[in-house]
Amino acid sequence: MQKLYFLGGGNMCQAIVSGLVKQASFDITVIDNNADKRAHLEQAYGVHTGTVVPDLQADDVLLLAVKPQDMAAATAHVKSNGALILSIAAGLDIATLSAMLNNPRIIRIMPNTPAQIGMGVAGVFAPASLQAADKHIAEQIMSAVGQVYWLAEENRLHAITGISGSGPAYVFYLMDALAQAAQAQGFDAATARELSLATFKGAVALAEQSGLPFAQLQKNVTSKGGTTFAAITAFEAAHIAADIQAGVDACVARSEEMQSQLAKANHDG
Ligand SMILES: NC(=O)C1=CN([C@@H]2O[C@H](COP(=O)(O)OP(=O)(O)OC[C@H]3O[C@@H](n4cnc5c(N)ncnc54)[C@H](O)[C@@H]3O)[C@@H](O)[C@H]2O)C=CC1
Ligand SMILES: O=C(O)[C@@H]1CCC=N1
Repeated sequence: MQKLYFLGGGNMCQAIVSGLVKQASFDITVIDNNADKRAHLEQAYGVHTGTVVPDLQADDVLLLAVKPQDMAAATAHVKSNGALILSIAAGLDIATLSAMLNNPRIIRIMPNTPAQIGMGVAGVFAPASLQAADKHIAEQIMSAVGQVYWLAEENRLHAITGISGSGPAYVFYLMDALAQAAQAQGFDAATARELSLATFKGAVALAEQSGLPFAQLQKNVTSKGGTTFAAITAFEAAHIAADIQAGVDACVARSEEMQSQLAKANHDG
């Protein structure tokens, strides 16, 4: 069975491992320097764990899942020996990772946390020099925990980070805002949470099942001069849609900035 090592056993690693162990297609080992994380991973998913990446072989796979700023230290002693490298780290480009690992066989992935429940979205980019078999491995791993979107250029990873990578946080932000508004209307905290959750859940399912454009679905709730109309008018006056666009733009810009900073730090350092 093909050996798959994760470097970093935190949130995203656990999300991916939880889906992948159901497939039984890889022999999985998670490397993490935190003993509690290792114990949890062994117990919850039955994977091997360790503290050091062993010297790899060309048909092994290493998935990098430490924080971007920890990557240089975490990979300092890794001997990848031409193994396939998959990286989910935000803001670390292939040129920088390739120099760190002395290995150009790298695929970048931008996943998101709903991978924890098999409903993730992952943007994936592989350089043209990589074999179809390598791309197939990335596809196999990420499709175990959600949908996979192949990107034609590496710099499109910034855009996918701004939409689906960070996107779950925007949705939770809106859910929290609706729950807070419910509390302001006198509902207790538990009921406010339930009302917000059920409203989001119903709206998402309706959008999915009807296949209608989001704007049409919104219009279907909005009677001219009625109650929803009052809310939407207030949202428009507050430029909420433009603010969401500004948030996405800030996220994309930060991804670009992080990438330049990390490339420079790793080049200089
Ligand atoms: N959380 C998210 O929504 C997303 C995260 N990412 C990327 O995924 C990566 C991991 O993020 P999370 O899982 O959220 O972080 P996390 O902090 O939950 O996990 C990182 C793990 O790395 C371990 N670690 C740190 N230094 C180490 C070393 N030298 N050797 C071995 N283990 C070491 C830590 O103990 C920790 O368990 C990051 O690069 C991030 O940019 C990408 C997309 C979404
Ligand atoms: O906030 C971050 O940097 C990571 C990358 C995408 C989602 N979380």
